[in-house]
Amino acid sequence: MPAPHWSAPVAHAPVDATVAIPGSKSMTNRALILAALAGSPTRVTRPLHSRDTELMAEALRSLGVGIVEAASSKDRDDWQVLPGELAGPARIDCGLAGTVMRFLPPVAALADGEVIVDGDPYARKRPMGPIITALRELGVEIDDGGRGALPFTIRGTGAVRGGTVTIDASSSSQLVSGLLLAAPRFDKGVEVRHAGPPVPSAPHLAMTVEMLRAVGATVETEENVWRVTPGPLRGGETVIEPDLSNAAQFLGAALVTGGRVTVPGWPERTTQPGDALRGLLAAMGAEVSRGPDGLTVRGTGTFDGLDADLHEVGELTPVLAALAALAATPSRLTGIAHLRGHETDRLAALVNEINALGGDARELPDGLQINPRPLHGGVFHTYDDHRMVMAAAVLGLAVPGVEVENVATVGKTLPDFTKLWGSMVTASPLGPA
Ligand SMILES: O=C(O)C1=C[C@@H](OP(=O)(O)O)[C@@H](O)[C@H](O)C1
Ligand SMILES: C=C(OP(=O)(O)O)C(=O)O
Repeated sequence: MPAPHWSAPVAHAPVDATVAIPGSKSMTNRALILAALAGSPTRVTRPLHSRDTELMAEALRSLGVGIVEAASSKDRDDWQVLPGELAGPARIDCGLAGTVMRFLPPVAALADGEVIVDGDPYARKRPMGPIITALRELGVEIDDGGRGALPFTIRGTGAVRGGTVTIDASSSSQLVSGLLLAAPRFDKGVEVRHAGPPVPSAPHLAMTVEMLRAVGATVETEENVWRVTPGPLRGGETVIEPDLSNAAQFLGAALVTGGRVTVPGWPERTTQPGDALRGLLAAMGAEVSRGPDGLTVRGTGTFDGLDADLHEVGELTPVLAALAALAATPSRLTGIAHLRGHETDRLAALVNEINALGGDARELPDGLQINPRPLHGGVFHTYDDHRMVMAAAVLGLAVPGVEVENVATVGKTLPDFTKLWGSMVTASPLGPA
């Protein structure tokens, strides 16, 4: 029997809360890959524990990597990663995680033996063709039945030749990141050249380069070219920052309710795309300040729509679209055609669900036009997309009767979401009605 819908709580007073956000999905999954390929153990400190990161850990374990709870980490669940000889046979479940389906196959290609890679039904629709073709050109045998998508079988020999490859990564930056992360272990390293419409998510590519360099890799970049030299990676410790993209809905709640939300531990400098929230929420009328307590967003009770190109920060779209539906003026969010290949077709999903609550959202060739209208309650479908749950929760702050279908899908990156959200809403001075 399907679980009952989650009734998104209405905020009857301005929120006034400090919300500690768990670790970054993107950093945790990069850290696990790099630690698995290193020459000595790595402690991953304050990792995210969620479906996407547990799938990554399990995938690496099935290839022979030890990933265990680190000593004296009882309160924090740090991971200790013990690199091992990579070997098949193995069967990898990517779930719906883009980071697993794009970062893991180049590592599996280094294993000796057969590795079958598959995922959730919708994962078979996410763009994979360019990385399959690239791996073949780098010397890897892959049987994908001609589909250019999951599922496929990698027949590894224990080594990957590497070399130069040209791909079209306009559908996902992860296609480049995946090739770069494993490349220090390729015999000739890699030179990835992009040819095609612009690659999205530049901050995530910067994160890949920075995290590779932090463990000793030599990486050179030019426009649309990335070069990784073969060489050893260091173990040691990697500290994971809070997931700034997962802060979006909490900070957005300050805007919707005219309240205050502080996120502790906001890094001074970061490659995370969520850092762009400071400028984006300020453009909507939020007061954004940074202090010893973290990043604080204050709303006045009314806020403007947003006219923004989100090409580099696409994963912020669902929450920004929900804010746009509640804003005082229209919004135009562009540069995000590639969101049609995310966990679901996010442009279609957002239009369907906002309009089902009485809204006026339309698809543009590369984005969304959202005109605020009075909304009413109803069932909000989530399409196995964690960020659709987060978007629904934002709408529910202001719209009574938003019933969220399959709320558990938020566990892809934030299993504690409903608890954190409930505490934030009830921490407001008057509490819920
Ligand atoms: O490398 C990463 O960790 C990510 C890159 C981005 O993917 P796309 O470039 O496919 O949008 C982002 O949307 C995703 O949530 C995480
Ligand atoms: C696009 C996202 O995830 P994935 O890593 O699965 O691509 C996301 O988290 O918004």
